Amino acid sequence: MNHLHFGPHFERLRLLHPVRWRIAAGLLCMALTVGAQLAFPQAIAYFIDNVAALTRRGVTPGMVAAMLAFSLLYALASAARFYLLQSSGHMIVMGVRRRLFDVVINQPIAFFDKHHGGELNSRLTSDVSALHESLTIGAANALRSLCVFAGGIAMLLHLSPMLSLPLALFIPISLYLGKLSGSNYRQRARAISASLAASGKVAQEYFAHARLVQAFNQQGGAMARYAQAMRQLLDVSLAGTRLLAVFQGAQGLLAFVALLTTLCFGAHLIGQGRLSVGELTAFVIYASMVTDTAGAISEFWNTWMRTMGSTDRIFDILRSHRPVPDAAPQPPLAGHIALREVRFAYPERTQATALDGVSLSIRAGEKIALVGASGAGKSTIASLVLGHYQPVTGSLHFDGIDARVLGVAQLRRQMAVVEQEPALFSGSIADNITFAVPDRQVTREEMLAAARLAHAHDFIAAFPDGYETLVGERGVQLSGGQKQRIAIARAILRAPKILILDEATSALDAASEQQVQRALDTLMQGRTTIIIAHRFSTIVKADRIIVMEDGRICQQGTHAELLRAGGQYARLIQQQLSQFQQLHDSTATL
Ligand SMILES: Nc1ncnc2c1ncn2[C@@H]1O[C@H](COP(=O)(O)OP(=O)(O)OP(=O)(O)O)[C@@H](O)[C@H]1O
Repeated sequence: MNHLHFGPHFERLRLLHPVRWRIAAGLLCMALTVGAQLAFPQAIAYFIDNVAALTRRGVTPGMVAAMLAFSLLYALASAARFYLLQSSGHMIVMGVRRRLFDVVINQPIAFFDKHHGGELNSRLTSDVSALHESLTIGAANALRSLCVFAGGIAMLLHLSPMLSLPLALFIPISLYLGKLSGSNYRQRARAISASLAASGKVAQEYFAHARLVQAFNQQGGAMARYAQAMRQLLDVSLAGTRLLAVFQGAQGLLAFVALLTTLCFGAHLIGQGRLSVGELTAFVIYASMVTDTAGAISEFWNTWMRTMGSTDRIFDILRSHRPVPDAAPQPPLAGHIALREVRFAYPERTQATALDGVSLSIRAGEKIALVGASGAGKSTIASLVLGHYQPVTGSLHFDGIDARVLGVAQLRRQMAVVEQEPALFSGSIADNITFAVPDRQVTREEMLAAARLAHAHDFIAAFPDGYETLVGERGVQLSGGQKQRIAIARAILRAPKILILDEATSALDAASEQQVQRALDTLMQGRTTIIIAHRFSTIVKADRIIVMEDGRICQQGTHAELLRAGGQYARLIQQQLSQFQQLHDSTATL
């Protein structure tokens, strides 16, 4: 019984701490109800053994009043117990969900490479629900059972130690059976929760890409994959249920045999004049209470083990949270960035080098364009600058200070990113623009100014609800160019020193393109900008072009310098130009 063995149990029980007083009050009410429950068979025994005297005297108003008061108290205590313990469970579960969300949303990006949204959502919902079930109904019932069990045994011994002997044999067997099936069940519960998460992932993926599924007429294929995930879930669930069924049957058999033995032995004791009929009645009621509660305690053990199994992963995640100490505050950055001999491989693909000794110095206010074939490492550089991953070797410096000294939170406060396909959250356009500045109140004038600079004001104002127009999943659908301009307004409002632009590969129509370009030009003014560039127009305008190949910088310079030098850049431009030429020729022949 070492610490390691009990650790996981205590870890879960510690969750009760914030609601300890509520639970204490609930337990007090429970003690009252258990006391009443235990007194009841004694009252029956008294009635049976004194039935002649009671019939003679009749029931007095005092007795009726006492019985009524007792019943009322019992009812009140039961209701209070139920409410106090159940509400404690709800509060604990809410707390766990909040903590889990907080820990997950603060995880390094590598965590999200490994865990998908559907799986994490399943942890938050179904796994935490298991905790709810066992911490509310389960724990309260188990505790009540435990009290009735202990009280019942005391009463049995008090009534007839002799008659208690056969029960002393059955009860340990029943408890042992419970422990055995509980430990097995824990393993299965882990498998059930993993299958549930896997099927959740399948469903979420297909729902999220419903347009693509329907466009390729793949509903049948999607259904087949989901059905396969469900079959796996059913298999593991049924295996668990079979185990419980065997256990329940064995428990029932044991309880019956115990009761029959008690009755036979009890009748024998009455014959010898060592027990009254009332006492045997009370004894049988106590015995059935004890066997029932022994069953309930074992059953709770199963539920608890299931909870342990399905919440193992929750606690793995919660334990993985290592609070990062706040870095010492530094004056605002000027915006100089330096990568020194950076080598990097993604944690999920440690064998493949994504950056292979990259050294790069970007002056404050300089605009650099990263170009190169797909997979060359352009986005990886942006991810490292944003602090999503740490270099395996080498280092990153901002204004000459090591990024590790500055800390990601401090660095990111001075950065903004405009993604290739900007994500909008469910909410109003105003919410989406001010999303990037959560730590202070943004005035409406500031927001309007940012939207104007981003050339987004006119189209937003044209909506009947203006800035209050709802976007996101249930809201108005916006075009790619409109989303980009909202994202640009968001970045302008943040007033960053460093800007990361992931240029959209898909072309917008000429008018939108021009508006987005003008918005970007405003955004980039006076800011160190790293552009993951795809368009010729952007590349040509950059102060410096960095050409990447297989995780290395193979060339750098201005457009003119690189063209003169020939090599990789000249080839890339040649490719773009020949594509453009083909397009031009085919339009000319139309
Ligand atoms: N999250 C990730 N996990 C594992 N490997 C990754 C991840 N992201 C990118 N890679 C790999 O790292 C290498 C560099 O990818 P990166 O995204 O930086 O290329 P890129 O130049 O930005 O390409 P593109 O222009 O297509 O976006 C590629 O081999 C890619 O497969």
